[in-house]
Amino acid sequence: MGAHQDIQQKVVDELYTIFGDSDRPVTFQDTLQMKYLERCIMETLRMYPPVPIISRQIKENVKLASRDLTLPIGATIIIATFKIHRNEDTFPNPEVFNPDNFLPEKSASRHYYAYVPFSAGPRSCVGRKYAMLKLKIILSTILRNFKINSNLSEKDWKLQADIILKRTDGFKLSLEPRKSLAKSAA
Ligand code: HEM
Repeated sequence: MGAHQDIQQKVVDELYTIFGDSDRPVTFQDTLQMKYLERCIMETLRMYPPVPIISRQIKENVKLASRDLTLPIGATIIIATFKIHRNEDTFPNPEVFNPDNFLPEKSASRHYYAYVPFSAGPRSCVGRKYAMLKLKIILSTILRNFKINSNLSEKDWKLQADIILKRTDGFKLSLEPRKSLAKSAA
């Protein structure tokens, strides 16, 4: 949000349509209306998946549907979420932060496994819905009260993929109190 002020402004506009100038706490019903903020969160999880790789040891031979190749029993395979999410066949201009990648019509035409920040299948993340809900509550509360500023652009970020993807340079942000959401909304 700090690196994309135009996008932050769109989130603030959406929050104003939901909350007006009220400082009431956020409700579950409110979170259902945060469509643009949800797209921003999904786009963040696309470009910066907190779990950048998933590995599995294969318990039986697996014949790939995509080509004439069989993965042998016992092999360890790596699913590189970070790379899958930056495949330009599925996400045009993959290096550009674009929440509209998750407009319903765009998501509908994409392969089911082209976007897997929470993994997929029976061992996928059990906290997915809770995480999305919590992120909406936390981010909307911060953005209703503060403008997020950053002097760095995305290309300056230094990423490191351990078990969790992180920024080695930390999060260099400043928060500027908003006097009112009404004055902040465009
Ligand atoms: C943005 C936040 C989150 C992301 C991106 C995320 C992502 C993932 C991924 C990719 C996996 C599969 C890992 C693997 O198989 O190697 C996973 C598994 C899991 N996650 Fe999350 N997670 C998030 C938040 C949470 C939260 C908030 C909880 C709990 C409240 C949670 C609980 C779990 C559990 C228990 C598993 C293991 C499921 C299993 O093996 O059957 N996650 N998560």
